[in-house]
Amino acid sequence: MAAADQGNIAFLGAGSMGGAILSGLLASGYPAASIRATTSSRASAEKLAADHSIVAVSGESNERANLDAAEWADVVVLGVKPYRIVELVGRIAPALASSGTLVVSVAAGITIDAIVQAAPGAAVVRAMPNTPSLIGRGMAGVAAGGSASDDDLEAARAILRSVGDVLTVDEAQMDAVGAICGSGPAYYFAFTEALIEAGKALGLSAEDAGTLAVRTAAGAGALMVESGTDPATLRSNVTSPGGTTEAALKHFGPLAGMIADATAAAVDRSREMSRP
Ligand SMILES: NC(=O)C1=CN([C@@H]2O[C@H](COP(=O)(O)OP(=O)(O)OC[C@H]3O[C@@H](n4cnc5c(N)ncnc54)[C@H](OP(=O)(O)O)[C@@H]3O)[C@@H](O)[C@H]2O)C=CC1
Ligand SMILES: O=C(O)[C@@H]1CCC=N1
Repeated sequence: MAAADQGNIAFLGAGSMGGAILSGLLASGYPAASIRATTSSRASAEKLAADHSIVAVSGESNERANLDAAEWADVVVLGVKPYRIVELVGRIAPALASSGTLVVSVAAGITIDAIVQAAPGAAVVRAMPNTPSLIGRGMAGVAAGGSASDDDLEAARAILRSVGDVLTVDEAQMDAVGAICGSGPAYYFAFTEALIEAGKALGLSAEDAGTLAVRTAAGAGALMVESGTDPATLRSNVTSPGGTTEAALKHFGPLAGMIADATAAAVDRSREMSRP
């Protein structure tokens, strides 16, 4: 579903995450003429322009690239690495001051306060999306800063809704949202990698193990979403008493603790990154 018209949207940084939202928005029908991107390198900008028929400019070829894009935009999506956010926002601050431009940051661990300090008065929505946004199956948490209006929050939600689902949370919960949904796809990919390796060790070809593991992940994910049945019940439906699944799941004893430790580490890292 294309986002209702949010005007001109500039992606400052369009790599794995910014690029996924940008591609997903275009695929949803958002007009290419209303989307621009900036990158660090000329090669990345040229590839974005060629792939998507959008204006994409690199800092390498034009040192005003970010400022020009921010001046053009109604919504600026900050898609650079967290450690670059404050400097970038400081540079585009003149384009944000009292212009009504909405800033949507997807950076892990960077607080709304840190962004507002770099651009006083800016309307900021902090978001934590994930890369399945690329195919319209994203999941994002969003939180609005004090200077963002209800309309600003709704505009950010509409952009992210066109590439997946959106949950509004308090900013204090954003580190946890990142640990579950921002990083989450990597956990499922890592699990699938391990399942493929296990399949190979059991004598399947790499190709067959890959097909079986990936399609099973896709089917299980879709079943969780589309059946409306909770994951515990779905697991139980697969697990015949005394059967093969039960024999396998007995070895998953430490999984819950492992996932709790892993997500706690992600939250700790996110909090560390929020310290100046
Ligand atoms: N990857 C993910 O799954 C998720 C990432 N995030 C957040 O998204 C943000 C980006 O991460 P990710 O997409 O993984 O990183 P990438 O390295 O893939 O992308 C970073 C992008 O920023 C560009 N860039 C670097 N410096 C500048 C600059 N000064 N001006 C304009 N563009 C610049 C890069 O250009 P070039 O290609 O030329 O280097 C690239 O397009 C991070 O803040 C991260 O926390 C949030 C949720 C999930
Ligand atoms: O690993 C990271 O820092 C980013 C944020 C969430 C997912 N990837």
